[in-house]
Amino acid sequence: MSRKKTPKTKGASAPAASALSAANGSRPARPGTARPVPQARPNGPPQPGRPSLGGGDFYDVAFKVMLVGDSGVGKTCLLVRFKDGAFLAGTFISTVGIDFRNKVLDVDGMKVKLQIWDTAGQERFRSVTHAYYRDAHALLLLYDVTNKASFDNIQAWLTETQEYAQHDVVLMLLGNKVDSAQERAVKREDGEKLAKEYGLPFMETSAKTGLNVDLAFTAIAKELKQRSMKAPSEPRFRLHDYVKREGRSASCCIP
Ligand SMILES: Nc1nc2c(ncn2[C@@H]2O[C@H](COP(=O)(O)OP(=O)(O)OP(=O)(O)O)[C@@H](O)[C@H]2O)c(=O)[nH]1
Ligand SMILES: [Mg+2]
Repeated sequence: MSRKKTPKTKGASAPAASALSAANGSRPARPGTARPVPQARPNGPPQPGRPSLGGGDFYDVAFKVMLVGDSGVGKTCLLVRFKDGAFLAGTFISTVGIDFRNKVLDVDGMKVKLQIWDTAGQERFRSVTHAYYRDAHALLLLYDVTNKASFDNIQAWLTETQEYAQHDVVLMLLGNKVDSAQERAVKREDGEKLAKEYGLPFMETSAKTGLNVDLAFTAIAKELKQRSMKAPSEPRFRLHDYVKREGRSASCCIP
């Protein structure tokens, strides 16, 4: 994943998407290089997949998901946790431009490929990332519960979303780093309040422990899959209810 060494600064970047490639699971040829926007395609219809044979990167349907939020909130770590089940501890290496990872999930018997775009939170890459919003089917808005500025900036990220993303994009608010209980600067209730104000599903996560990470992406995959089906045979999936029901609180999982 394209990363560049940058000294860690909290809340340093207040804020002011793509045809899915054929199911080859590849990543950008030159990591760290912002790719030109692939042939743009509206986010409406999901990309039909290669026949699902049950293995590798085959899928039935594919969607693009974007991670956005201030630099340092944990976007890259969240993605790495979801994709590889590992935590990137140690020196903070800030993402340069934009990068992506693919993951195929089994959602109620259907193979759903998420192409997850990890954006740079730093202001200087903003013009690069803007170009990707319009093809995103879903956006995960992240703040860091130990960094109040990153929470305050969520409103500005929402403004960006309204400006650059499709009107029907699926949104979710995530408060990351809940494992750092001692350093918490944003109360869970404040996250819930903001989410309610904007009608967003909300969870607190930890890329470090994995709390609610799979759940966040699975919930998005379920919602997108349901939306893509013309006449769903299953009962309507309710993203807010699912996240509320399945989300675990940080206190539940402290060893
Ligand atoms: N304790 C804790 N630290 C985390 C967590 N997630 C990320 N970090 C740390 O926070 C720092 C920033 O994480 P990144 O994932 O690189 O942040 P980012 O949002 O991708 O930052 P940019 O690429 O600059 O936009 C790193 O030092 C991580 O180890 C978490 O859940 N808990
Ligand atoms: Mg990053």
